[in-house]
Amino acid sequence: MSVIGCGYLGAVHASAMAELGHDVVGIDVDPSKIALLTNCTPPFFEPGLPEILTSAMASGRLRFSTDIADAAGSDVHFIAVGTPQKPGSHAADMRFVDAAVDALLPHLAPGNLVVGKSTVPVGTAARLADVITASGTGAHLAWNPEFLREGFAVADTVSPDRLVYGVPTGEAGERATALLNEVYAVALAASTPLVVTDYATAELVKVSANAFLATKISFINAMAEIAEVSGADVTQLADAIGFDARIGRKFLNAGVGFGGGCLPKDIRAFTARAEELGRGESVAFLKEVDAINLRRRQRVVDLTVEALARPVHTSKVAILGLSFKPNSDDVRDSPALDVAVQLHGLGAGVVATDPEGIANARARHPQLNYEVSVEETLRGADAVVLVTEWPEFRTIDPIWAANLVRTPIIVDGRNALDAVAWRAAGWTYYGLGRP
Ligand SMILES: NC(=O)C1=CN([C@@H]2O[C@H](COP(=O)(O)OP(=O)(O)OC[C@H]3O[C@@H](n4cnc5c(N)ncnc54)[C@H](O)[C@@H]3O)[C@@H](O)[C@H]2O)C=CC1
Ligand SMILES: O=C(O)[C@H]1O[C@H](OP(=O)(O)OP(=O)(O)OC[C@H]2O[C@@H](n3ccc(=O)[nH]c3=O)[C@H](O)[C@@H]2O)[C@H](O)[C@@H](O)[C@@H]1O
Repeated sequence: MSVIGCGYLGAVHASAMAELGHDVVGIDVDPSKIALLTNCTPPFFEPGLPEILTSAMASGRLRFSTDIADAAGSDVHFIAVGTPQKPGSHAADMRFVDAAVDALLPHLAPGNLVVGKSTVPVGTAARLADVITASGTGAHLAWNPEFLREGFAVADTVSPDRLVYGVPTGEAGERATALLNEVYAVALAASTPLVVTDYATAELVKVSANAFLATKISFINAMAEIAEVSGADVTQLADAIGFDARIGRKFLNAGVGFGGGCLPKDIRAFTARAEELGRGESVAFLKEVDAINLRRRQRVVDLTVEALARPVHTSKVAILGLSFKPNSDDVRDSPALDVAVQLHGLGAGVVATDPEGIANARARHPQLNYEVSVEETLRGADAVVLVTEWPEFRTIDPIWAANLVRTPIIVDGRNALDAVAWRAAGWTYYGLGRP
């Protein structure tokens, strides 16, 4: 099989499929990424990926190339290229998906299956199926959305919690299902739930799942806003409502909000597509979800400025966290990096640290000061802001930290610290949605 696009999704998918016994060629237009992968070095941080990449390369079942012609001979071709937000718009930028399919067409053979994995606006698969049919190659298209989480990408790929195939009707659909069943034989043998459906449903399953998760986070963050003006504690509230099995405690962590390469751009692209389809009002609430989410970043910035004992432009602010969540080096639309940049913009002397995210953050925002060590980050700080709840930060000893800073003020943007212990160590502690 071929996997076209070897980023956070494609590199893991290619490696995991090879580990599961398939012959895989991973293809990307970025020569530096392909050089690293060929050298068994993941171009990004993902726990477990170095091990499966190395083992799959050693098995001889995995190779990488910048030449799309190397996809020829594969019977299944996964499309895993990016679908970022279009510059100046909320819609998805489909340039990369379209370019990948166009480049692939000359290398397709009768019976081949092109499998879309990228997250796309509903209607894309039907459009691309027409392109493939018109090519006269005798190939077909399926849509097989991906639900992996960064930080757990390997486990989520090998043991997904469900599989969704969007397939055409008739014999082509039956053949597509049979091919995908071979690809996912190991997961299916482990009784992974499977939904076989049409293209539009498969595409919508993906964006609605991310929209639901984003809504859940913004719901609890809206409750945090109310808690802040009423003296309630949103973390206890989340525990209490989460005991209701219909609600569930997962994704009810209030804080600086969601970021990353998917949730923010996916809810915006969903809204834009619904508007194109004349149904903008059906998902208009997602604009509110987005607005609540962005307000939380502002809240962390405002809280920090208010908490400071001196004017912001004369203060040193230590930022703990840059990646959009722990166990990832991904800083795309990261709330943590956004907070750091905003505080820098207000004149604060920002010093930021992150176990994995510094290189990506520095590439985007070279104006910030970065420190590898937590100790140097904290030294002389007038306030500390925790914005990504890495275990390394959760377990900081507040007594040790109090001896490093100039003023013991902490803004816990993830409600991740033990407020009682930090206060006992002399800190002025601020959580989000907590008294
Ligand atoms: N990152 C994640 O956790 C998940 C991502 N997705 C979706 O998967 C897609 C890819 O996302 P990421 O891997 O995060 O993006 P990414 O930006 O890390 O990777 C995309 C890769 O595609 C390559 N590319 C672009 N045009 C190409 C072409 N014509 N031919 C070959 N390669 C090309 C780029 O060089 C890049 O390496 C997006 O639609 C995203 O929404 C879905 C589930 C999880
Ligand atoms: O389409 C995608 O790319 C993926 O998007 C998310 O995965 P991911 O972006 O890796 O990260 P999540 O674990 O969902 O976290 C997203 C953001 O929400 C934040 N979050 C999460 C949970 C919570 O309770 N509160 C909260 O603020 C995280 O800090 C992070 O910034 C989905 O969880 C995946 O199922 C999906 O495949």
